[in-house]
Amino acid sequence: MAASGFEGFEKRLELHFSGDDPVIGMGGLRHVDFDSIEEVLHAVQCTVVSAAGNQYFDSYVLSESSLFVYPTKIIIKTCGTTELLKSIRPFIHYACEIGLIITECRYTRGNYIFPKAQPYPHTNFKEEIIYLQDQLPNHLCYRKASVMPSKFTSHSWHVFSASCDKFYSLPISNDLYTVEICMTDLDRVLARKFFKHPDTTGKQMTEITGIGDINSNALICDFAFDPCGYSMNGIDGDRYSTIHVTPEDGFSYASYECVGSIYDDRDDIVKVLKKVVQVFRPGTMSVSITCTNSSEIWSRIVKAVEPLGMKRRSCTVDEFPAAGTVVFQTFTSTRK
Ligand SMILES: C[S@+](CC[C@H](N)C(=O)[O-])C[C@H]1O[C@@H](n2cnc3c(N)ncnc32)[C@H](O)[C@@H]1O
Repeated sequence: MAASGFEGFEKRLELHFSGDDPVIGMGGLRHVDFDSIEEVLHAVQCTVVSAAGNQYFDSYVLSESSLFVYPTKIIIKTCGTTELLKSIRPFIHYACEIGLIITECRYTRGNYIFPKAQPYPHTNFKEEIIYLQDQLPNHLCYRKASVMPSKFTSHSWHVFSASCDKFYSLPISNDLYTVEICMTDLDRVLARKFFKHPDTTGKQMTEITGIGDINSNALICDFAFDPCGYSMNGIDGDRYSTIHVTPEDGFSYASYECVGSIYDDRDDIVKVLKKVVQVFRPGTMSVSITCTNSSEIWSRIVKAVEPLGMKRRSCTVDEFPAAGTVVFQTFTSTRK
C-alpha cells in the first residue's frame, strides 16, 4: 500500500478474442488453466481471493478488484499500485496457445488520487498509452486514446481502444452497454459499515449495506478486507456486476460496474443506480457508459440520480474504435 493512502481508482482492461467455433464452443479462454491465470496476476501484482463461475463465465474476486473470463472476452480491473497493463502480453500468449487471437482491446481509468505512487507504466496516461501500443499486435490497427474531461480536475475519464475492425468486432453483442461508476467522498456513516469487526464476513457487509438488494437475482461473491475494504462480484446469467470499496476517510472511494442491454426494461438501470447512490451517498460521482449502439441510456442515468440530490455537472461524449460511443457524466451531491 502507498504511504499516502490506498488508491481506490481502478485501471480496467477488456480484451476480446476470436477463433474457430469448436475452440469457443469448448469454453475458449475458460480453458486457460488456473496456474496460468495466477501467473498473469503475479505480473500485475495481485492474487485471487475467491472464485466462482456459471455456464457463461468465470468470476474472480482479486486482492485488488476483479477478473471475469468469458469464452472470448476478458475483463480485468485492478486498483492500488498494481501494474495492470503487464497482463496484456501473457493473456494474448495464453489465448494464442488455445487458438484464439486478439481482436479488440479497451483500457479505461479515472484520475488517480495518488498519481505519484503509481509504478511504471502507470506513471501517467502518455506512458500508459506508449506501453499499451507496444504490447498490442499490429493487426489491431484502429487505435485511439483520449482523456474525456469534466468540470473537476479530480474526475476525468481516460480511454484507449484498439481494434482490428473499424467498427464492431462482435456484432452479436451490439445491444450491450457497460456502466462504470466511480464515487469519491463517500458518506462517512455509510463508509463505516465497510470497516470490519473481528467476525464480520463479506456476506454480512453485503447485507447490512444494502448491496445485496441492488440486484437480488445475482449470485454474490463478496470479500471483507481487514481492517476495512470490501469487494464483490455479482453473477446473473451471462452478466456480471462488481463493487469495490475503499472506506478510509480522506481518500474514500467506491466503484460500481455492470452490463446492461438496450432491450432491458428502461427502468432496470434506473432502479440499480438509485440503489447504488443510496448505498454510498458520494460527494462526487462519475458515470461512464460505453455502448456500440447509439442509445439514450445516459439520459436515464440523470433521471435516476437527480431526485437523490445528485446534480449533473458535466457530460462529454466521444467515439472509439469498436468500443463505440462513450458518454462520461459527472455529478455532485447537493447535500453539503
Ligand atoms: C481491495 S479493496 C477495494 C479496491 C477498489 N478498487 C476500491 O477502492 O474501491 C481496497 C480496500 O481494502 C483495504 N485493504 C485491506 N487489506 C488489503 C489488501 N491486502 N489488499 C488490498 N486492499 C486491502 C484497502 O485499505 C482499501 O480500503
